[in-house]
Formats: sequence, C-alpha cells, structure tokens
Amino acid sequence: MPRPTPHVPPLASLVPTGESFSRWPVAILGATGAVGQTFARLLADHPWFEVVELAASERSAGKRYAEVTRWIEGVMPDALRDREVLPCDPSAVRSTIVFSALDSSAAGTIEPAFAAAGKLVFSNAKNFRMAPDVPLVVPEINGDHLAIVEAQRRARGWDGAIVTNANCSVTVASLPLAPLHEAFGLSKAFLATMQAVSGAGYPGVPSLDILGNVIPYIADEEPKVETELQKILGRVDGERIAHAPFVVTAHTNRVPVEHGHTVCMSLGFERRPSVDEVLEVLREWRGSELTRDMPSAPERPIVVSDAPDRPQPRRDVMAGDGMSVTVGRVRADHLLDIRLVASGHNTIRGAAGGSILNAEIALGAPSRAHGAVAAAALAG
Ligand SMILES: NC(=O)C1=CN([C@@H]2O[C@H](COP(=O)(O)OP(=O)(O)OC[C@H]3O[C@@H](n4cnc5c(N)ncnc54)[C@H](OP(=O)(O)O)[C@@H]3O)[C@@H](O)[C@H]2O)C=CC1
Ligand SMILES: N[C@@H](CC(=O)OP(=O)(O)O)C(=O)O
Repeated sequence: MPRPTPHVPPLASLVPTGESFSRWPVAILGATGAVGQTFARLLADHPWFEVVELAASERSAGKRYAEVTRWIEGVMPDALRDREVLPCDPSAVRSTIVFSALDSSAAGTIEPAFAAAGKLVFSNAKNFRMAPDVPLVVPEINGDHLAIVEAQRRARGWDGAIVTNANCSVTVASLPLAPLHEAFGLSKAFLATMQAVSGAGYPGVPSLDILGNVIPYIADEEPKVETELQKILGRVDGERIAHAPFVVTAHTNRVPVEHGHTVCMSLGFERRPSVDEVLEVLREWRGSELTRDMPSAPERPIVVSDAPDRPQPRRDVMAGDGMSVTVGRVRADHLLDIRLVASGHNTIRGAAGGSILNAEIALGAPSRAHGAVAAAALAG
C-alpha cells in the first residue's frame, strides 16, 4: 500500500518564519521533562512534523533549551539547542498542533486554555483521559474514538481540541488485551506492574530509595490502571464511549529498571481459550488499518516471544523502535484462564511515541475512513 500523503491544513501563517513549509510546525509543552525530551528526539527527523516551538514552566521560559534541560538520553537535536523556551501560554505559542508533556499539576489548566485558543492538543497527562468527551487513544486499538472530538469541541465551545493517550502501564497492557478481548471477551484482569524509574520523570525517584529495591507503591497509579483499559477497549456510542464491562485489579510497583514497564497479567474470559488459541490471536493481530503506513507505527504492535524467560525490559524495550510491546510466558492460569507477561517502552510507546502516532492518524490520513472523520473534526 502506498504511503498516505500527509494532510496539510492551512497552517502556513502560523509558522514563525512565515515561510512555506513541507512539514507541520508543532510545539512541545513540557519540553524540558523526560517525556518532552522524548518528543524532541522522536520528532527530530519526523517526515510530517517539525518542532518549531518549545515551552515549559516560568522557571525555564526565556532561557535557551540547552541551558534549562538536563538531557537524559542520546543527544539533544542541534536544531533545538539554542531555541528560546516559551511560557506555556497560548498567546506565546503560535503552532496549532501541540504535543503536551506537561506535569499533571499544570496540564489541568494549560491544556484547556490551548484548546480554547484553537490548538490541537495531543496530551500525555492524566487530567482529561477519563472525561466522557475526550478520546483516550491507543491508535492500533481505538483510533475510531477520535470521532468524539467533534462533540467535545461543540460542548466546550473550543476551536481546538484535546486528544489523550493512556497511562504508560495501561498502554503496554492494552495492546495484548485488545485482540484477546475481541476474540474471547475479557471478563476479569489481575495486573501486577514492574515500572521503570523513567516513568517518574526527572529527577524522579531518589537513587537511595530505588537501587537494589522494589517499591510496592506508585501514587495514584492503580486507579488509572483499573479504569483506563475499559475506556480504551470500549465502543463509540453516539457522542460518548461505552466502556467495556470487565473488571481490573492492579498492583503497581516501581523497580530499578531504566526504561520499560513490564506487566504480569492473569485473565478471565467469557469463553476460556486454549494457550494455542491465545498465541495464534496475538501472533496474527496487526491492529487497526488506520495505523498502516503511519511513520511511527511499528510493523508489529505485538511481538510474541517463545523464549521461557522473556520479555525482559533490558533486552526487549526497543522492539519496533520502542513502539512494539513484547509478550511472552503465555500459559494456563489456575485462578483465571490465561496468564502472560507484556513489556514495552514507557516514554516511547507509553508516552511520546504513542502521542505522535495519535497525531499521525488524526491528521495524516484524511483519505481513510476514520482518519477523515477525525481530521475533519480536528480541522474544524
Ligand atoms: N514518564 C513516563 O513514562 C510517562 C509520563 N506521562 C505523563 O507525561 C507528563 C510528563 O511527564 P514527565 O516528562 O515524566 O515529567 P517531568 O517532571 O520530567 O517533566 C514535567 C514537565 O512539565 C513542565 N512543568 C511543570 N510545571 C509546570 C507549570 N506550572 N507550567 C508549565 N510547565 C510546567 C516542566 O517544566 P520545567 O522544566 O520548566 O519545570 C517539564 O517540562 C506527565 O503528565 C506524566 O504523568 C505519561 C506516560 C508515561
Ligand atoms: N505514573 C507513571 C507515569 C505517569 O506519569 O503516568 P500518568 O501519565 O498516568 O500520570 C509511572 O510512574 O511510571
């Protein structure tokens, strides 16, 4: 299938230089943090998006990006080093497409202000994920949920919109759960996570707390794992999402791993599948057509490992350039029906990469059925 032609909305007047552009100009809010930096890295050579603005708190605003950012991984893109960091004020940021990696303490007021000012906000923060009129999108699973954006804009009187991605552990769990739910009807899920330190941002968890240790508590994490999955695996019902009716219990743990969240799951289904049936469904699933040929979509959203001791974050975290979730240890469960382990990159698949793929399907595929709906809604 040929690569889709990017849909280019009339944004030329918003490009700071005033020159014509071949890529969409975008801004990153929260650009100095762990997820903001991942956006900057992943977008450095993106064929459709060009980072033209970086914004963060008043602590950083007015200073050079390289001066205020403690770069965590790889090399800061040269083109961004000397950019002046802007305040997170919609009147200071001219790009219409905005990726938000804001701390949740700030996202609750800043993201709606941007949406009200006509910006299309692709958010990583938890604040609006469960709002009934805000899509919570894992693109391979429920890109069609973008259709509710139109109702959101109407109800809130916004010229722009907010589209969210999920909690990082939820994203990792959702990819294997989606095809299994579709095939066998998920009824119960017991999840225990082992979450990397990069999930806590920078500087995050003190080294004396986490080195050689496991912390069986991540503030506010379990309620998110126990509710977001049902929305992601739900269905569009008019202008809302009808949540899937299964029940989830979660234990969330911080472990001394740099990147990669691992989730052990015991699953109960309406129809008990065999291990071979589960493996077949997982191996065959490629996810929604909407993500085909998108620049950030991995060839396989799920990589199934047969090795008895995989997945492991150190070895598997960069599967599919950090966008694939590796699944292994599929076996019968004594309490429920099936158990398995999934692992994926928390700041790529679980945050910035997922958000970029959301923007790609929302804006970059206007000729495809759901993409067209979403693009029309977002473009107003
Ligand atoms: N890390 C992960 O794996 C995941 C994170 N997320 C979510 O993504 C978001 C970012 O997380 P992460 O990068 O880890 O966090 P960090 O703490 O590393 O970065 C937070 C960013 O928010 C900015 N910020 C903080 N307060 C304000 C404010 N009042 N006004 C404007 N900007 C502000 C900071 O700017 P400054 O440097 O100027 O203070 C910084 O750029 C969070 O909402 C998080 O929950 C979601 C999924 C996974
Ligand atoms: N709490 C997650 C990261 C995160 O910020 O999640 P959320 O975006 O759901 O608040 C972790 O520590 O790994």
